[in-house]
Amino acid sequence: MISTSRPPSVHSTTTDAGDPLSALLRPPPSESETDKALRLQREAEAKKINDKIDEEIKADRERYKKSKQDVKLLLLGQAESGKSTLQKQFQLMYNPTSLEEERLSWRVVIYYNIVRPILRILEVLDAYAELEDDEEAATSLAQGADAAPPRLSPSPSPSADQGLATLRLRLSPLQALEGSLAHRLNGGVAVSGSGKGSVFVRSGWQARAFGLAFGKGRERTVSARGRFSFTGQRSSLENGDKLVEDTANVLSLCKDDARELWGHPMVKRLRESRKLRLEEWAEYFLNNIERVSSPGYVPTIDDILHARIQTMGVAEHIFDVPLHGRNVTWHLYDVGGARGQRHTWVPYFDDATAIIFLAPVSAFDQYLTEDPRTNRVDDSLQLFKQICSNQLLKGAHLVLFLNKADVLREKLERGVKVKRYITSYGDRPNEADAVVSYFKAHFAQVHTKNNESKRVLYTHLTSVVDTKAMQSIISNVRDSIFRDYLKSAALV
Ligand SMILES: Nc1nc2c(ncn2[C@@H]2O[C@H](COP(=O)(O)OP(=O)(O)OP(=O)(O)O)[C@@H](O)[C@H]2O)c(=O)[nH]1
Ligand SMILES: [Mg+2]
Repeated sequence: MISTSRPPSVHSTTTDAGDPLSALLRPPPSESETDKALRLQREAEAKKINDKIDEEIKADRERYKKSKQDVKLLLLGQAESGKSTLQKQFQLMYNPTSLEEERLSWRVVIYYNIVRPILRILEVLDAYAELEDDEEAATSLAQGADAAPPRLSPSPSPSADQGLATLRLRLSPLQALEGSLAHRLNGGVAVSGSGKGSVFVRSGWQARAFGLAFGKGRERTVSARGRFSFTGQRSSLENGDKLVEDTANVLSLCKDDARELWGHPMVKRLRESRKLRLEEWAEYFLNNIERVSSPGYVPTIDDILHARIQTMGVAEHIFDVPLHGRNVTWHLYDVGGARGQRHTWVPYFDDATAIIFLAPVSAFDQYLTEDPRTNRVDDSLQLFKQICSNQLLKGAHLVLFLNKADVLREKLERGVKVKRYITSYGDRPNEADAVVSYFKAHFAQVHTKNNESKRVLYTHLTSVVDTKAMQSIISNVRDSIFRDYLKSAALV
């Protein structure tokens, strides 16, 4: 609590002859009737302002008192771990109409998510066309720095080469759109270390990007320093946005070529040999290219859950969660997980009720975009250690999501070997259950070694894009957070 002092009210009727302030405020003895009327009017206005300030202070105090009873939930984890996707699942559960209203506005992200991998495939194909000239460059472009280069035979035949050249030509209009879509999404802000082709947004991007007016809403973009820089309601977009409509038109014209490229034997071979690696969202949208590129496309909820856009700073989402017949306000903080974003988390630590830490277990064969020498699972473990041992967070309820279980299963089925990337994995079976147990044991060990306050760690194996499974996991997490919440309320 802070104590404040304000000047005494000008309406004061105290007449202490010895008080210099009272003497100053007293009307002059020669005051005319007109002057008196003016003075009284001024005093009445000043009183009105004064009363309003008093009311605001009272309301602020009430809000502060009430917000101390709110649940504050932080979603933490490295970039691409699934925090924003989990936030969408919370939104679906506790404020479903708002996600429904946003459907059209996600087109720009999804179009970017589809245009970018098509161009990436073309880049990799280009590099292989020059394979004989410069094999090394092609290998590093296709794989990033992390995988050993299995040999690939060149194009199957001259006619296949010819076919690819035609596809490349037909798909070239997408090139001009990529930059415009990225510019639209990140509002012209370039973030260093965001990786090739990444775009960052802060929440409320739909409205900022399209210059829409805002109504009242329950979402705030929170800047790195200040807590609220913006309050707005995510709104559905007008249909008339030119860039989005242009992209829709170009995509619908290129649809068959894009589908042909995606199914091309050369592309299949590059994927099988892992010389071409695409992220899970790119594969999802390319597998749905027919639907997504059709005229009049409106994203489904599943599409929105698969859409990828990096979070910048911290976004606060507010919703009510019922508890024994009353509503408790939850503040969910969705943070940017890239290394350059992590310093923005700290101001939210001191009053956090709970943390959900997301660690993507599928990422054993991936490296950080911000630091290509660091394995992603290793980064998750290091980050988890920092979170477990942070003094400001020691009272927070702790939940761990071992996420992207579906992607892990699919990778292992394709024959990707864990021990090739995590040498300590040794000769354990290359199967999902064994891999999950291995990673789970490592996270549990980090927790045990950094658990001064003896708090419990609640662990779930998740695929946060799976809405049905997430509904029951979120209910379970909500109940365990509320159990701790009620216990601590009883102690106050
Ligand atoms: N298949 C699958 N995709 C997932 C899963 N979790 C997240 N994704 C996808 O992975 C991508 C990244 O997820 P985000 O939720 O944007 O990641 P984030 O943690 O918010 O990342 P930053 O904002 O950069 O910190 C999105 O395209 C998601 O749809 C999962 O369990 N399974
Ligand atoms: Mg995010």
